[in-house]
Amino acid sequence: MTNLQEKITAIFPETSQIPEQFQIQPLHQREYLVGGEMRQWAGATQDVYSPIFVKNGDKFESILIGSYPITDEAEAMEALDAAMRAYDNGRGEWPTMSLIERITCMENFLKKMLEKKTEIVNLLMYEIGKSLADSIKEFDRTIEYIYDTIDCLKDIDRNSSRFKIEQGIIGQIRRSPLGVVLCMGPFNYPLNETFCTLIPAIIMGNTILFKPPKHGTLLHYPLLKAFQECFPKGVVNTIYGRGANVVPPLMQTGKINVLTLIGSSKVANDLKKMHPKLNRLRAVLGLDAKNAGIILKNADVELAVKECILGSLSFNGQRCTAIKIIWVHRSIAKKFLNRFTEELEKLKFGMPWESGVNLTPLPEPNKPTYLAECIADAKANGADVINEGGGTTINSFVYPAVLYPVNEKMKVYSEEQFGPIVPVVPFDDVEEPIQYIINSSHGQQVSIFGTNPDQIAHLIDPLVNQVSRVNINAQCQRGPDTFPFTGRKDSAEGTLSVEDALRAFSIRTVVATKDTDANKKIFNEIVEEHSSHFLSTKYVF
Ligand SMILES: NC(=O)C1=CN([C@@H]2O[C@H](COP(=O)(O)OP(=O)(O)OC[C@H]3O[C@@H](n4cnc5c(N)ncnc54)[C@H](OP(=O)(O)O)[C@@H]3O)[C@@H](O)[C@H]2O)C=CC1
Ligand SMILES: O=C(O)[C@H](O)COP(=O)(O)O
Repeated sequence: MTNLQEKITAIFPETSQIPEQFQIQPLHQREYLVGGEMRQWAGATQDVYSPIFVKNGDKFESILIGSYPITDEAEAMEALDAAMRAYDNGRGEWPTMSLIERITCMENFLKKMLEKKTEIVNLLMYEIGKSLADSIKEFDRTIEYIYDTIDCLKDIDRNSSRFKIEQGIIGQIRRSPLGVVLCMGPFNYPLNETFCTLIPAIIMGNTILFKPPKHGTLLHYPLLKAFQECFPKGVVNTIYGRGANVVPPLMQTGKINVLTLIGSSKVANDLKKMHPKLNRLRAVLGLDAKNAGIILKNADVELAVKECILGSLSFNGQRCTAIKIIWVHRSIAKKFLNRFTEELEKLKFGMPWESGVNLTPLPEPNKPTYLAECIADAKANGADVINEGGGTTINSFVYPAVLYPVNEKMKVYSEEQFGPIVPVVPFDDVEEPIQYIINSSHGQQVSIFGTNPDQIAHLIDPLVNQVSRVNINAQCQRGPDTFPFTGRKDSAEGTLSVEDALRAFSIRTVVATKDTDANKKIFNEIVEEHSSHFLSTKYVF
């Protein structure tokens, strides 16, 4: 066994070595929420094993951390009926409730969610292997997102003065819901990325079918009762079981008004095609990406290394916003790679609860095999693993591999590896990475590293027309959450941000009349009576 293998083997604890505050009691859940009713499931269940293995002598044993119902198609259909009843063609209690009352419900939910922080953070660590620090960050960021959503809602559309006011017409603009929203999120941010669509969809008056991701289902259970208690019956309905089994029948009914999925483009496109009335479906999608880092000849190499380490390896590269390929000018490639691998060696690997840990076990059981195939394929096509021990795999842990020189024949050149592999391509002319980005089927972000403002300025215009965010001397990232977050081509549909998401899950509607004295009197009274429905959209022109 090499030194690195020994070190990796040593990260897995014996059960008795897990610090007391991080020990976990399995959570065997049987409840699910439909139509405001907490139902008990007596059918098949899914055991959940953590990517954190424990050592038992020479053997590794996976930790069973709980189980949940595999509700089937019949339950999914009941959940759909419940959501449709609660919406009641827009006449239900929730879609007609005033914004002020909806905000109060959300504030109650927020309070209950805060009480569950420790439990949710612990489950995040165990279900997806995210470090304690990042799990706390994910929780806190989600809470902040909800606060910001409430604040933003009070302000949205305040500036409607750009509308031309027709002579003799008075009107009021409001934001109205869209109907039944099917909401699904990814395993890498199972709380935050799901809530960035779930929360705005709820608060805008829609009713919801919520299916959590398979790695990241248990951590939603502490909130099930809060959903039941804080919102009227049928506003939030939960569905468990594999997405591939329960979701297609729902789409085929044609009764889903909004599909919101943060995940892979293949799944999103397949699901959209199943909807019989595509023109009646709104899709709000955050999808895969193959973000490039471009390191120009004159770049500050130290800065580029620091940002590319963060960009490509935070949470083991399992971020949609990760830098998934690095283009480096050939003249500085050696220097960059030497420094990159030196810094990589300093990254701490271990269990998620360890302080300062960067690299942790991977939650997807098939991922180590896929990554090994990517590495083998790159080697067969002429690349080397240039860091010592790159790709070493001990059950659920994969040590990062830096591959160089990568070319277009390799999988890692175009596929989203979504894991700890760093493909590096040398270039002579900056036109090469630009052409790569133009030809890519993805279009989320790019990071340019350089010190010449003119040169960077010259690159921004073509690049910003290919991706949705250009970062200068900084890694790719989603936040701050007030920034529009989207992508071009296969990387997204619709835009998410605190404000954009409120728009994505609603439609602007108008109540108008002729500007006569009699009408004005009636209209003003209506506006007065309905003022709590509008908040900022209380305009009479
Ligand atoms: N642009 C963005 O904002 C973000 C994009 N992502 C992308 O998400 C991906 C990683 O997440 P991952 O969870 O693997 O994504 P998936 O697309 O596999 O899963 C996302 C959701 O879709 C469900 N699902 C999966 N397959 C099907 C199917 N055949 N029919 C119906 N539903 C299905 C999943 O349920 P189940 O788990 O039960 O299979 C899950 O809830 C990466 O590509 C990443 O880039 C991640 C975060 C942010
Ligand atoms: O799911 C993802 O990968 C996130 O959108 C990444 O978010 P971050 O850039 O804020 O880590």
